[in-house]
Amino acid sequence: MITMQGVVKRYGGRDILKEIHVTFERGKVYAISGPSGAGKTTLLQVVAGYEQPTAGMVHVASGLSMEYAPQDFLLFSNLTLWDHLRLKAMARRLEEGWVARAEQLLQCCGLEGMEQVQVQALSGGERRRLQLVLALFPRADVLLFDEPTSNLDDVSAHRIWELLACECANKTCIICSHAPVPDMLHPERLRLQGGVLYAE
Ligand SMILES: Nc1ncnc2c1ncn2[C@@H]1O[C@H](COP(=O)(O)OP(=O)(O)OP(=O)(O)O)[C@@H](O)[C@H]1O
Repeated sequence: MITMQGVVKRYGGRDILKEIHVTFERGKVYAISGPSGAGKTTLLQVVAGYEQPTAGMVHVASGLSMEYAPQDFLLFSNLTLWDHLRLKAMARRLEEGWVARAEQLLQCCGLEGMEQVQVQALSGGERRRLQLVLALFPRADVLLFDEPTSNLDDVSAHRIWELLACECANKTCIICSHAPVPDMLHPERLRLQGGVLYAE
């Protein structure tokens, strides 16, 4: 469970997040929409601990593991897909079964057979899918996705939503997306506007 208590985030004298109070519960998917620049990425970064709140606090239940798939690609252009998976497996100290898990996720995301391709040779959509695989791969308790289907065509986006519907079960999942999060994920819909988070 994650609780934001009176979280304010100020950039350049402007309150991007204004006293956000919300609890993200285990086993639930939250879909956060809102206009461009509303602060959706900022909210995820504060939850992930990448940014500190200006005021208020974020409480993450102890022992919860978390993965964050950011909107911008955090990938190494001269490393292959498999290099990325291997590095992630090492960083997260995953046990031996990680190879089968990685292959299964690559297949689900239509990246099978591309294991030895360098990131610089991937399209935007392929990079997006690799980033999702890297976030899903360690089976974290909390999953944060920023625009998971940007750069994807409708068919690829549908496959990703199906995968997330399956992978997000029994986890806490927060998805910021301009594209509507489909009902199959049974999301609780929230809207961030004017620095305030509303239930939709
Ligand atoms: N590190 C930063 N320094 C200064 N201002 C920032 C910083 N990060 C974000 N901002 C500002 O905060 C506001 C919210 O940005 P954010 O990226 O969180 O919005 P968003 O809702 O995710 O937008 P989009 O839908 O376009 O991705 C923007 O006006 C942005 O310029």
